[in-house]
Amino acid sequence: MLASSAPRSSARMTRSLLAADARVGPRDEAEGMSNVILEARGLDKFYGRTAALAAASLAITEGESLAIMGASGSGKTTLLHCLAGIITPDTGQVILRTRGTETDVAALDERERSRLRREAFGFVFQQGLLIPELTALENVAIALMLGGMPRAAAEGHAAGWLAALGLAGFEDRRIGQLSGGQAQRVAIARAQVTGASVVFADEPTGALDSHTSSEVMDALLHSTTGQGRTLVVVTHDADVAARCSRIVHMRDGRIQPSEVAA
Ligand SMILES: Nc1ncnc2c1ncn2[C@@H]1O[C@H](COP(=O)(O)OP(=O)(O)OP(=O)(O)O)[C@@H](O)[C@H]1O
Repeated sequence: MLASSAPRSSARMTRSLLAADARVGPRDEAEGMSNVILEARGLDKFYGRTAALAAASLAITEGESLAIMGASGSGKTTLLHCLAGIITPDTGQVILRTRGTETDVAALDERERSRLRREAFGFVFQQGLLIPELTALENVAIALMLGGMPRAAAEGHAAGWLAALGLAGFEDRRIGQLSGGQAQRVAIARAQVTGASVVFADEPTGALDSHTSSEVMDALLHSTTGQGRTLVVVTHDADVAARCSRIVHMRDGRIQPSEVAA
């Protein structure tokens, strides 16, 4: 249900992203790593003299749910933002592998990264991505309308996603009229309605009590890895991390040695 309700435009998008400077190599370079969908290779990121990332490397397998944990300031959000093309590292590559092609996300210009974020990636944050003045249905549909889909079709897809996330009957509620858990399920629908291959979540349950947090993780996992998509979660919550198929720990801007990608 979820898989069929989302238009899969990432192949078209990826083809159009294959500008010469972003193309890092043919498929056979990825021999033995064919199921790695996203990879950070030696990322450095400085803010002034602060090294937020220091040679951070990580390989993410298609269909896995990966939790990134670590102390405050260890670089979790910076790594997530680099992987998702929100910011670019000072050095290193972020390799996205889809349908036989490789793209270095870090080498794309802002316009191309923006399109990548819109069409291939989805985002669920603790708060802030939903528009309070709009209804639940409009918040989800707008993601499709921004990509050019007519309103009626967009609302049809959006209604399907809300129903799949247990929100049938809540379509016309504004965000402020929903509970925290319901609002996060709207955010989960919005993150994926455009056909995201990889969903990034930064403290997706940070504002929720433990029962609601568990329900939101159920919805997040079911709608992502449960449908073959990939989920990357930054969290301080050990219970949230334990729900994921793999946990990596960051310290001082790098993935802890035991977790460094082979
Ligand atoms: N935009 C920025 N400007 C300046 N310094 C930044 C910026 N973003 C991050 N930093 C610094 O980079 C380091 C890593 O920050 P980051 O937010 O990635 O850590 P984090 O592990 O996600 O922390 P938290 O768990 O507290 O969210 C910190 O020292 C932080 O202060």
